[in-house]
Amino acid sequence: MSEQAREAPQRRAEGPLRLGTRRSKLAMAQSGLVADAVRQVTGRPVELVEITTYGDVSREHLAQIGGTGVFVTALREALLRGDVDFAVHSLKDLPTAQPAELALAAVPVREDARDVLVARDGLTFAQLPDGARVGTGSPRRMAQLNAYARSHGLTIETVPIRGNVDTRIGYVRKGELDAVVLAAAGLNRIGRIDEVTDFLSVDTVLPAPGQGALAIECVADNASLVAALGELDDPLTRAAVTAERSLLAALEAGCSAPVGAFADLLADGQTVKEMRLRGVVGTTDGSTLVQLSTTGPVPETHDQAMALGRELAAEMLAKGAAGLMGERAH
Ligand SMILES: NCc1[nH]cc(CCC(=O)O)c1CC(=O)O
Repeated sequence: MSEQAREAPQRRAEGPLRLGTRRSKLAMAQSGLVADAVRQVTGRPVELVEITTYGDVSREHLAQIGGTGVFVTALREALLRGDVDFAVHSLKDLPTAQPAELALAAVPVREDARDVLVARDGLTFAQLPDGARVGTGSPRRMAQLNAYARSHGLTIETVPIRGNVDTRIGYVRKGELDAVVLAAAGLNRIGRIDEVTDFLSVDTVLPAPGQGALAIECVADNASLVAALGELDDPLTRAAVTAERSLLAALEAGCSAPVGAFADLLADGQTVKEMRLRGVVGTTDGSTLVQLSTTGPVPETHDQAMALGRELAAEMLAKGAAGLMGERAH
């Protein structure tokens, strides 16, 4: 049997590429954007295949489910079974350990990485009244928002919520909460960015590692598909999120740990000089934060980006970061 004949049934070299996606409005929007881009670069039709993940059906709070990757596992299983050809994840939902059988074929240009506030009556964060009820179940957001409030002599009450974006904004519209905190990227992608009442600067609230970026994944041994999807890769976004995720991994923290990280480029005039990586770990009440940054040459390899994250993690651990993370795996 020729090489080609053996590969044909598995690889579906002809016909549409099947993109596995969750059903949520955000996932469908993200997959739709990537599907369009993949059609453009490959010239092949792309069809969306809907897949339900554990994160979509569980009634538990994410932090209680414990462990990372609840949104990701079902999509990965579909990839490994060959039910779909590629999948799109929110990079911040992706566990830091990359399975050898799967390739992170592309990290496209990052969207707005910031967290945002959707508050009643158009309020900014600084305008919230003392004792305001702010919806977020993320220990990272709780730690930084509580610290920010403290530094302004205020207290806020963070209220754990989950559910899709409609549900979360609904708590504000129904008057149950004064505000909720969400990722700008998600609101942008589903066309609801105009509901934001305050964009939280990364100087105030560091986003989750990888926030605002997408990950396009396929099986590692399909070299031609890895290469085709790789056309959508943005090397600088990849370097930034690799450094951020390396920090998270080196702190031995998961996606539900109170860790924020953001890498950006420092330019001197028109010339990009360095990459800066900032990181924060804190107690959820915001009483203690370890917040540090490091800069280095713009990483040109995966290993260089990983090294930047490890370097910052070592400095943060030396300043007591480990003692502030309640949810370490070990
Ligand atoms: N936690 C779930 C999740 N995963 C990715 C996004 C937004 C999109 C992104 O960050 O890329 C969201 C919603 C949110 O945090 O508001």
